Amino acid sequence: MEIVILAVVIAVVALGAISGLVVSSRKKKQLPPAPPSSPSVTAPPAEPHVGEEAEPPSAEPRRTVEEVELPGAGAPVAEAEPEAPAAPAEPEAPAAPAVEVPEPTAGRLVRLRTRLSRSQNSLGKGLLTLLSREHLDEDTWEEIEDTLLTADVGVAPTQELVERLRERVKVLGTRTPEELRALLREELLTLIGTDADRSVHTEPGVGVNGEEKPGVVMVVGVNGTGKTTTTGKLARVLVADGKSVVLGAADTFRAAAADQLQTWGERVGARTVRGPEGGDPASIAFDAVKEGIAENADVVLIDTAGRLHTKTGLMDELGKVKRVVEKHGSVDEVLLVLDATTGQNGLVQARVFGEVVNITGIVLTKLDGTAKGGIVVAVQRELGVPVKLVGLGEGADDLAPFEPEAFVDALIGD
Ligand SMILES: Nc1nc2c(ncn2[C@@H]2O[C@H](COP(=O)(O)OP(=O)(O)OP(=O)(O)O)[C@@H](O)[C@H]2O)c(=O)[nH]1
Repeated sequence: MEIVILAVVIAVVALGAISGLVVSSRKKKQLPPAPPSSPSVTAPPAEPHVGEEAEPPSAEPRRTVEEVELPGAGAPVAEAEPEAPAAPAEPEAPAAPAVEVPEPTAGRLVRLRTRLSRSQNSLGKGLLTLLSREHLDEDTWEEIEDTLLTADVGVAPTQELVERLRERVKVLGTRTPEELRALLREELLTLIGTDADRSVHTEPGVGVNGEEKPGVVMVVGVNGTGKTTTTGKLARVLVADGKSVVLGAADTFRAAAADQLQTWGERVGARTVRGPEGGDPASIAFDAVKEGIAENADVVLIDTAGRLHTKTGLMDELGKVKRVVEKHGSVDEVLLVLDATTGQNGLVQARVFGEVVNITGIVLTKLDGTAKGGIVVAVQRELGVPVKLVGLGEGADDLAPFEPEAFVDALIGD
């Protein structure tokens, strides 16, 4: 009897073991969720990377962006995830894109004043030292003139300034350092101008069909001056001021430009409209404004490709981008980005760009890397258009509204 019971127990245990093995092997087979038949979805499931253009993305029709996920940043639109059939699905963290809150823009130039130290040393302090000499003879005045010219103030403004200084110093007689500083401050301010409208116009307007249209800003300039960076920084400035922004990546020449812009946008929650590499910039710009109107955005910022002012074909293309955008309504601001370190060269660029698209404001970038702060004066004279923003570094919040008083104070020191 016992033998029979033992035999039964062994049989039961053996059966159990066999069925257990089968189940676990089935489970193992289920584990890798075999990618189901979704052939054309290009987005890789977990961590796609920007710029992975290795294989052509299956000739998709041109789509407005937002699906390209960036390293380290979640995609702004969460539903774009293709995954579906995975079995017991763990509660996936929604990977909220950490949208940054940029610093307010008020007083930025004051905060960034030390970045102007190179200009400060050669222009402001240089002038003060020379003016403080006991005898202001011809040689000293020549040195003053040279200092201004070296700082790229330009010939005509330099002569004007020297003349006025000579006159006022004569009237002043003996000079204390405070008097000299005040005098120089006043004259530099006169040269730069304090009553120009330096605000970037982004007010909404009325579109061609009577609908509300976002403020439209185009950013133009030659290669490498900092257009994309400036567009990104400007988006932050606007977001900091409480505006919603759509970015148009109309720089289709430089492969990384759209990715770069999109990264800037994602950091502050701004959508980027982009097209295929080498695509038609005018149609991307057009789509960006269309998107801006559709989503009721406050401002659309359009980054354009860098182009040499000497290439007429490219300059014509820029004119076309603007005209096409204007089919929606007015372009409210055309910002010319000039690299302050290129000095007088920038003036020629300014002139030609001004002829093709009506420049309404100048952004002087890389002022942190040059002793030639005087270019502010020269370029305004050349174009008759005010400097509205200055770039003082590569940091995200290193773009400052241009304030003449703060600028001059930074140049000559307190
Ligand atoms: N130091 C400094 N660097 C800047 C400033 N603005 C832009 N840059 C740098 O200049 C370089 C070029 O900037 P981009 O924005 O890529 O220039 P871009 O005009 O869009 O270039 P293209 O599309 O090739 O014409 C980048 O390394 C920026 O970080 C600034 O104010 N100061």
